[in-house]
Amino acid sequence: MPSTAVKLVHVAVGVICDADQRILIARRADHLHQGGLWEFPGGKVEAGETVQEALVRELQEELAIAVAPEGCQPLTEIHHDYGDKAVRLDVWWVREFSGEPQGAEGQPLQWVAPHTLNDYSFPAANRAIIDAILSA
Ligand SMILES: Nc1nc2c([nH]c(=O)n2[C@H]2C[C@H](O)[C@@H](COP(=O)(O)OP(=O)(O)OP(=O)(O)O)O2)c(=O)[nH]1
Ligand SMILES: [Mg+2]
Repeated sequence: MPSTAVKLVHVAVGVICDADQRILIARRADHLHQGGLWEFPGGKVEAGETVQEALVRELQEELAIAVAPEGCQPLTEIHHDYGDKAVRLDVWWVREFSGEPQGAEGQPLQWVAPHTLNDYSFPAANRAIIDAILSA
């Protein structure tokens, strides 16, 4: 059956901020959608999960840190159509967590000052996330 509908993916995204106000970014593996670019850690919301539950689970899986759902605050929501895939990015501040983030899936991590975020290559949807961070 012909269809022009693209898959819509709901993603929980964490802007993780440390005590020095630096932000954690991770490099997406080359084989993934938007691979090779930097991202804010996170992943798809699964059926039956709240966005906060997905965020806590993804940050545990990807970074091996423990985040309490109540330690996260909403930052912004971005809708973006990549053509092959449309995403709804539910973006949250994460300022309280325990453990030191590690690239649990082998992904490079970097702590960066907010004003240097524009020096890194991100997926197109992240333009609006970075704007929201810089105007917060
Ligand atoms: N995590 C994350 N995803 C982003 C960002 N910007 C952006 O366009 N995306 C897109 C890329 C992907 O199409 C989608 C996230 O999917 P994902 O591959 O990270 O999902 P996931 O962690 O659940 O991975 P998997 O279970 O499919 O392996 O959102 C971002 O800053 N962080
Ligand atoms: Mg992910």
